[in-house]
Order: sequence, then structure tokens, then C-alpha cells
Amino acid sequence: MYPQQETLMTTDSIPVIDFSPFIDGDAAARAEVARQMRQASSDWGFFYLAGCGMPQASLQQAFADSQALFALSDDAKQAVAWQNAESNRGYVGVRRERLDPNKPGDLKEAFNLAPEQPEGPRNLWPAELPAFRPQMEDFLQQCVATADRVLQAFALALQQPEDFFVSAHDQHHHTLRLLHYPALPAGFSAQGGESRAGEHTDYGSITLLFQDDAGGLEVRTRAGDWIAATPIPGTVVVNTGDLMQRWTNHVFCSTPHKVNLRSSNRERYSIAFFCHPNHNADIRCISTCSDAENPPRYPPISAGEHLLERLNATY
Ligand SMILES: O=C(O)CCC(=O)C(=O)O
Ligand SMILES: [Fe+2]
Repeated sequence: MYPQQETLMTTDSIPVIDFSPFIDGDAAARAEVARQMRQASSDWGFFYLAGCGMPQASLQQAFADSQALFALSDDAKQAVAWQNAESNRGYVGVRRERLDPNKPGDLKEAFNLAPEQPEGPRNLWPAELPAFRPQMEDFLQQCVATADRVLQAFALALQQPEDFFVSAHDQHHHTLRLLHYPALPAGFSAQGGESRAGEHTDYGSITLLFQDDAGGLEVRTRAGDWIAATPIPGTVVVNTGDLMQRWTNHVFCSTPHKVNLRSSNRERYSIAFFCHPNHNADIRCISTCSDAENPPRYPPISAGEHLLERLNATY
């Protein structure tokens, strides 16, 4: 039950968890999946989920759409360029972002979209790709549904009611991010610690990450070593972010990760779905995450304030 005990049981590779018993199993099977997720999130803050319920065809379509988007001309991509942090949607060009603020810009391009709120900012859609919009809207819904199931399992893992996290995320302040790491020319030499994506932790509650077979994602172990999160077909990588670490009083950890340049002679695609609770969600130490030896480490904060704090620390 306590983080100290869980740390002693650390496995030596990122766990692979079969999620299908959570989707169609009985209460005992669901509880066992939740237990594995708890262990993995406290040892690693990262795990692979097999059988997450997302249709393979939707995923293939999303990667095909991503390829079509990044293959557009620079003018077409600039027509849907990212404008500001409030809307946080649209195209971000190569080297525009630094996930590690102490390093040069990341060798990647990205395209952000998000579930639309009745009053909020709108997604940007490339005029050249008429099928892109309906297909990505469908994929967004699949991601929300998958994330909600994963959040149900996390709630059970912490002996909370099953809808504990889902109801705190029901305004869907999530971001879907298509990522493309272009192939680098032969003889390319990285300047000043350049990489495909600099070392960072994710800000929010959980992230779902789909990667192609190129490889390059690395995760830092609790002991401080970097290990490869090698792509495993048919799985999604799930990681817990800064806000989840705070909410769970460090029972779940927010683990640094990055994308290295090792296979940079070929291009790489990945798709990340970053989940954020409702801005007014009350983020206070979950009752089952503290005891006399692990008292609450942080005062309560709203999820909106937490995000602002985190962004202000970065920019
Ligand atoms: O592309 C990847 O595999 C990881 C990207 C990532 O960690 C991020 O964008 O936060
Ligand atoms: Fe990340």
C-alpha cells in the first residue's frame, strides 16, 4: 500500500499490462488489472497497455491522416499554424518547441487539436484534406473513450469510486497531438544537445502515446538510468503526469522521458493524447494516498491553477 514498499518491488523493464480483462472481465479480473496499473505507475509512471479496446483500423487511419497532414506544403501547414497558448491548436514547425527549455528546439513538427467546448477555441483544419476533419474527430472520441476506461481503472487502483477521475475530466480539456520527427540527413550532427524531443515530464493527469515502429522514446528509471521504451505493436504507452503525481501524493510518479536521435536516419510518427481534468477540479491528496508516514505533500489546488503554475515555470 505504501510507496516505500512498492518501490522495493520494481521490475527491471517497463511493464506490459493486458487491459482486456478490465473491459470484459468480472470484478476480480478488473481489480487485478487495476492492481497491476497501480504497481506500474508507482514503480515507473509508465506502462504499455495491450488490448486497450481501440480498434486497430482507427489507429491506422489516424497515422495515415498524420502522414497526409505533415506531407502538405509548408504554406498549407502555415495556414493552420498554432497561434497562442490559450487555443493551443494547429501546426507547430520544426524547432519551434523545446520540451527541455535548456536545450535547442526539438527536431519535430506537431499538430494539436482538442475536443471543442461550446464556447471555447475552435480546431484548425487544413482545407486540402477534406477527410482529415471527420476522421480526426472520430479518433478524438476514441481517445476520450479509451482514456475514460483507463481512468476508471486508476480510480479502482486507489480504492476510489470508479467514476472518481472520469467525472473530474468530463469537460474533456484534453489535447491530441500528432507528432512527426523528420528523417535527418546522413552526416547530421546534433548541436548543443539537440534531440527529437528534449527531456521533460508531462503536465497533466495521464497521457496515452501511440508510436510507430521507429523507436527512440526513452524513459528514466527511478534509479536514474535511461531505458528504451521500445515500440510494442498493438499496445499504447500510458504515463502519469505531474498533476497525477501531485493528486496521488507521489504514489504515482511523473517520469522524465525524451526522444533520442538514435534512429534519426528514418522519420518517426507518434500520437499523444494528453488528459487534463476540468479546470475547477479540486486537486487535493486522495484519501488513500497518505498516512502517518506519507502525509500530504501539497496544499489543495484547482487543476486550472496547477496548469498555469506549471506553464509559468516553463516559459
Ligand atoms: O513522441 C513521443 O514518443 C513522445 C512525445 C512526448 O513525450 C510528448 O510530446 O510529450
Ligand atoms: Fe511527453
